[in-house]
Amino acid sequence: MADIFKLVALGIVAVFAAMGVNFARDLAYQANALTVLAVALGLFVHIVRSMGRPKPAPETGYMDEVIRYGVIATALWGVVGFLAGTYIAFQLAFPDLNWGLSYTSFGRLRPLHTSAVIFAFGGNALICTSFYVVQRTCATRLWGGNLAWFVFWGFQLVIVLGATSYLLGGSQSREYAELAWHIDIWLTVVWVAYLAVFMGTLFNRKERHIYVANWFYLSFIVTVAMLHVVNNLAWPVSVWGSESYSLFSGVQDAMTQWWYGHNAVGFFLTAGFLGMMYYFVPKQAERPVYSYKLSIIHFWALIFLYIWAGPHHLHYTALPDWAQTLGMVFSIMLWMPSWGGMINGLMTLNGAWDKLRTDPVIRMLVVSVGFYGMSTFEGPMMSIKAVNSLSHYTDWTIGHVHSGALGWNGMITFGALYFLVPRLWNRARLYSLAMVSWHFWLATIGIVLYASSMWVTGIMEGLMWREVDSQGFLVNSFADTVGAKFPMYIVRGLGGVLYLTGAVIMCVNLYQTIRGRLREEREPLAAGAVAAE
Ligand code: HEM
Ligand code: HEM
Ligand SMILES: [Cu+2]
Repeated sequence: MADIFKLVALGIVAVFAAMGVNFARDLAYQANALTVLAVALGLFVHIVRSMGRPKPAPETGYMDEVIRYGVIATALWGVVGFLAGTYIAFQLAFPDLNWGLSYTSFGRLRPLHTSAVIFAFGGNALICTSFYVVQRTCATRLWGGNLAWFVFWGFQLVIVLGATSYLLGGSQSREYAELAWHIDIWLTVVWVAYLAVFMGTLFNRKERHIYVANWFYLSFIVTVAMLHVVNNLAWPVSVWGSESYSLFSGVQDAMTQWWYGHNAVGFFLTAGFLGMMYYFVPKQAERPVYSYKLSIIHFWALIFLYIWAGPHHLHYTALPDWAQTLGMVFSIMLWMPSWGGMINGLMTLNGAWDKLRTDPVIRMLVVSVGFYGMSTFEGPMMSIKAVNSLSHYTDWTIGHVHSGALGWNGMITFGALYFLVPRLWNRARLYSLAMVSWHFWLATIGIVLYASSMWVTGIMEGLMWREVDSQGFLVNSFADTVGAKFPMYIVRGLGGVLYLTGAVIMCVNLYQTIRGRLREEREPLAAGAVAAE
């Protein structure tokens, strides 16, 4: 019976998608409609063919297959996103790489990069690790049967629709929320399903206590739902086109955008990843969390303070002065709960510091937490209006972003993947720890090149823009600053190449691990062995 309903629903979707292909007002929408049509027809045929066949007995135990898919998706999207990042980094140094085509222009590849790394790489990492963690810490199977599969595939569809749309010129021009209105609606459906799976599993838990990692994951899922819906309130120009108009205007629109943008950092790139930290760092170090009390205090302080700090993105704009000051003050206060998290992560290694020498996976996790501490010191400092008057609009911001993104989000995800793959595929250990070491050093040097080159260009261009002669005239033209940055843009690009190379090495290592290969190494089992769970 359920199959009939599914077929009817898919049939309706297919008809609408076919109409979309026909009536589309823009190429991006047409490509999206075509994709949806193909997916709906594919699923339709799949269901028809499997009808009447005996259904396999429902599985019990942890639901791990969807997590295996998530791990693979994370690694692959990571490489795609880093490749796009490296490419646009070289575009900024060599504009010829735009090829004179709209499809390959910086303006379209940049949102492709940001969405690929934040949502495809980071999002898949968060979804698959949260599914892993919530089952283990609640001692129960994921709630909702195949709903977890719907979340996984639904999210991949969002990514594919978004990527094709950006390349073909569909964008609503809101940073980190470029998705056109129709993809936003689909993402909302997927996200509500994600919330249902997570909450359902929490309700079914066999443990009385809800482990702190789940609090962080839950706050991430709930807040992102709220941010996404409010920031994307918009009225489409036509149901058959990508274009829409925001319900907000002027400075309210800007504030809504940065309330979203800042809290996307706070809840997507921070709270969710702290959930990851609170599970994988203690597990890999085989030590309890340093202070459970601290974890609870900094959780509540963090989620309370983050929400107010958005105006630091709008210093010296038309936003009322009091709101800018409010954003600044809350940002400075944010330093404390952020470092609460860092201290808790680092101090969990108390008594296990020697592992830094022997276990490259722990090294990755520790460096990640270190970068988290660094970027959450830099951020509050950049929120101070006097500092921001220098840093804003410069590459300093870009450097800040990437020490958080490459250092904290990237490294902790790599650590989690190295932890998960041998366990999910029942392997004794990773294929090669030496390759993890290589990945670690390539990524770390890559980040250092990226961050330091951006500090140099950022502060340099900020100072050059300010420089006035004795008559009060500006000394430098904008083009002067662009020219002066050229050598550092090469350094940043090389940093990207190193970071990308490390990620490719990781993919090879994970692939060989999945195939069950073990590389002969001098001290193979010292650290990477999977402890009996
Ligand atoms: C190989 C690694 C990477 C390279 C080479 C790279 C390069 C770049 C470049 C060139 C830009 C545009 C900067 C500009 O407009 O001046 C950019 C923007 C951005 N990237 Fe990356 N990226 C990398 C990895 C990542 C990762 C892993 C993340 C997140 C998890 C990330 C998040 C962002 C964000 C949020 C922006 C927009 C920054 C802003 O508007 O202030 N990137 N990246
Ligand atoms: C206490 C924590 C933090 C504070 C107070 C903070 C503050 C700031 C400030 C003041 C800016 C510059 C705004 C501007 O001049 O336009 C900024 C930009 C940014 N930060 Fe942070 N930051 C923090 C942590 C982080 C972390 C951990 C990450 C990444 C994982 C991150 C990602 C970003 C991004 C993506 C932007 C660029 C936004 C854009 O213009 O596109 N921040 N942050
Ligand atoms: Cu912010």
